[in-house]
Amino acid sequence: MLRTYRAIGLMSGTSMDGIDVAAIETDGETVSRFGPSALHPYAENEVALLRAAVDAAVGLTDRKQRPGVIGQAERMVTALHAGAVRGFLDAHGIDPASIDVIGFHGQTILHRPEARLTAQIGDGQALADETGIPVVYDLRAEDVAVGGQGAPLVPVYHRALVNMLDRPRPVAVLNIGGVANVTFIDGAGDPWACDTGPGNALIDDFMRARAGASRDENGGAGARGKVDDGAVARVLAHPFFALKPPKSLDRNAFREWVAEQAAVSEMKVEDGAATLTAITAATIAAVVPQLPKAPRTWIVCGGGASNPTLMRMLRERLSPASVEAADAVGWSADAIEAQAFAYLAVRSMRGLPITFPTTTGVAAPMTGGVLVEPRGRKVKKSF
Ligand SMILES: Nc1ncnc2c1ncn2[C@@H]1O[C@H](COP(=O)(O)OP(=O)(O)OP(=O)(O)O)[C@@H](O)[C@H]1O
Ligand SMILES: CC(=O)N[C@H]1[C@@H]2OC[C@@H](O2)[C@@H](O)[C@@H]1O[C@H](C)C(=O)O
Repeated sequence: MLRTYRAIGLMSGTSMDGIDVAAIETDGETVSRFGPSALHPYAENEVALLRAAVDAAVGLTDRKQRPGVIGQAERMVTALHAGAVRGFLDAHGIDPASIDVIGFHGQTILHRPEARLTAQIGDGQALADETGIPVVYDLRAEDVAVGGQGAPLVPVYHRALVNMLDRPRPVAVLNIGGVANVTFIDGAGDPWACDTGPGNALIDDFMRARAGASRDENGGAGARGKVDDGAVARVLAHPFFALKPPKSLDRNAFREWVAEQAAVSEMKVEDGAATLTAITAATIAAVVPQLPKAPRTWIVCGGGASNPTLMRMLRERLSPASVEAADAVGWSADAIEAQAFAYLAVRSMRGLPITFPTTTGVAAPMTGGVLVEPRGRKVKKSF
């Protein structure tokens, strides 16, 4: 039997709401125990620095460059992650020596796989030194370097979760973060996956600009507004939605297209929120014809599962399939991505594949990630 590892995963997603932290026990195949999880929220000034780094990264041609504000943001990201780990261990009375590895995603500041460029800021070595725990980081780089999409990475973890669940297949696991992505699981083969389009990013940006709020709390504004169906149809005409998987997106990929096609800035706040929520639901539903079969079960995770207006619109568009929030099937919607990076770190240590031809478009299943030990010593992957 394979050894079980205690791993912590850290994810700072595209919506920049904070650092998700979660602990699991796994051998890299099955999950034997789900530990605690937490969100370490970013303060407004921290979000501002992250946004500045994303803006500054537009012109980067080398993923290792850290000019100006990007370097500043990276130091902050590393320090905040180290603080988040310490706080998490303290809060749950976990001895750092009992943790085998940390899976560290970092913050994506640039993702242009077509140019073989993806950049996640966060210094894995410094995090290992700060916490005294081995760290696996830079999990997207190898995939992108050989021509893969570098995202999504979570599907192999979704497969592990679905294998523990009794639901009619095919099952689609939908993650609605800043961007939305789906994993399709039918038989025992490799998972299928792709990004579907915008997640919460359009709604969040609109609420920030128009209502001074970071999101449409519980879908309240969207529930009161009227959907502009013409705007939804115009947005769906973008060629991305007709592309076959694998395909992945930058968080801001649709910002201008939606602004032009949907003209939400001219709408009342409620109507704009309703229309953007409908656009998000419609672009997710548009992936169904691109999948090998229509899923019978959808399980929704990520922050979007907490928006009841979005969930209602998804149910309408995905019917007759069942649409359940991840929490309703016993998973922790908010913790799945962080758990996934814990799982991916263990797979990386064991040299198991983390991406597949059907998830990122690589030629053959491949592993990824860089393992570093505390005190600056790079170690061989010999687990
Ligand atoms: N109660 C709520 N009401 C409305 N929206 C919510 C609620 N809770 C979370 N969200 C949405 O979920 C978002 C956060 O989602 P999540 O943490 O899954 O994103 P992420 O992990 O940062 O992104 P990604 O998966 O793209 O990297 C928030 O920005 C918000 O839009
Ligand atoms: C490049 C990057 O950071 N992509 C994120 C983003 O946020 C959601 C979607 O776009 C997904 O492709 C990915 O994250 C998840 C965790 C993944 O790789 O599975």
